[in-house]
Amino acid sequence: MTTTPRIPGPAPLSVLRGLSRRGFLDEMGHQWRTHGDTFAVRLGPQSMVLVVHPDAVRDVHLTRRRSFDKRKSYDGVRRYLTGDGLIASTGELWKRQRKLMAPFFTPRAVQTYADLMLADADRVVSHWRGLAASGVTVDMGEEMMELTASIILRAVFSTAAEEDIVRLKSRVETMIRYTTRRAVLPVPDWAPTPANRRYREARDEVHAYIDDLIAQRRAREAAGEPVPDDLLGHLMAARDSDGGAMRESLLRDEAITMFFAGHETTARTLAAAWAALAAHPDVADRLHAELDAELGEGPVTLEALKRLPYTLQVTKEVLRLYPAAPFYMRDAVEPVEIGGWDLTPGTAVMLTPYWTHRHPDFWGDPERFDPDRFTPEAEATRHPQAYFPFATGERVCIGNHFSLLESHLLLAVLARRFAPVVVGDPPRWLMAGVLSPEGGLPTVIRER
Ligand code: HEM
Repeated sequence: MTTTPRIPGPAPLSVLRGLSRRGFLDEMGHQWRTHGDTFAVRLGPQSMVLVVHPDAVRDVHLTRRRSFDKRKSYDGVRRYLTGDGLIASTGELWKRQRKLMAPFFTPRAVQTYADLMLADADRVVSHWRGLAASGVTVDMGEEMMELTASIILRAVFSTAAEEDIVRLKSRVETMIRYTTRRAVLPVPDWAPTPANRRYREARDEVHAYIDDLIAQRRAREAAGEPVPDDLLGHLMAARDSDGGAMRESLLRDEAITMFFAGHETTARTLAAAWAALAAHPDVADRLHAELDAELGEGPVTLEALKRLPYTLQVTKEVLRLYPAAPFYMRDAVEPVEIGGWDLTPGTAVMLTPYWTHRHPDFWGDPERFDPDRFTPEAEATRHPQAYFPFATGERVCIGNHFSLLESHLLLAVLARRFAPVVVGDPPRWLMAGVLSPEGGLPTVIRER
């Protein structure tokens, strides 16, 4: 036990009961309303401190950031999924990698991916026309996963073959599901279970695919032939200040990290956007009015996006109510005070965009879906850490501009032509690796 015992919090048994009744997300919300902005949750040998107030978010990420790192809480992700990739690496390695990779993710640099995003969006327009004509019900979550997986795979590897995209997506998703499940039920690696076997097969296949791709590119470089101008190409060409390049296994880890961090998150955001638009016809009408007035029959372009501020506001409001990463962790590495409580080294701290984004002191009528919360005037007057769907501080999501551009473009291309109808009751969102609608999102595609 590493947590200072004085921090208020529920008895372990009541949490267990609450978890089975409400699920993790709602149970943490219930405990927040009961115990306040900083509380401790103890479950067996594990304990963590949840912080909800934006001042505490600021302290963990900015003012007292040296007191926190990604240690024990990230062991599973590091070991089973991303290795030394950016999301879970620490210290000098993280610093070097972040510096090497930052130039590829600036607002301007990510614009180089706009064309491939638009090409994939156009493909979905044709596909959805067919779906609209047939009237079949599809799972919007899966529709968006296929779209964002294709985009990120083309951006990272220039992967063009459809069967490669389908295969890689499925294998990496097996790895993600295994890692998520292991966090709750840590079966030993050596146990001859079907899950362990499926994980090892998927991991070996993904590693072999990427290693092979790198080897092919090295051979082309050696032969003086051009290599694709994609993210893997940039990573292979990147040199630090001493002229050092990334070793092969690190290239592979970063490529997997990009796929892991960069497709399901944006897919869930877009799926949540369709659900929110279907449930709020007034917002959908304003969105359609903006798209019709500003685009007419013209194409969606980077230039045109500047004239579509409401479309971006819709995305931001979706990320407020349905942040794809509703929780994430930090580990205290030295004694530190947060939210008025002393934490000892080793304390696991959970940040909760999902609940901070609903804090009634910072958001009026927090459950109401209202994109006007993101006009420039409204954004300027808010506590800067009341909204952090991409985290904040030096470990802010490196893909945030990529993702916002992707959502802005895809929503513009698809919402100008389609008004999907989500079938049945409003979805219940729960934590399943990322924030996900329970039982999927059955949807009928309708042309406007
Ligand atoms: C809606 C979409 C997205 C959301 C909500 C999101 C959210 C986040 C959050 C909350 C973190 C911090 C996690 C932590 O500290 O444990 C993070 C980190 C990260 N994200 Fe994203 N992300 C999104 C899209 C993307 C995309 C498209 C990419 C890549 C192309 C990406 C790559 C990363 C990486 C590499 C990190 C680790 C950064 C570091 O520690 O230096 N993310 N993201």
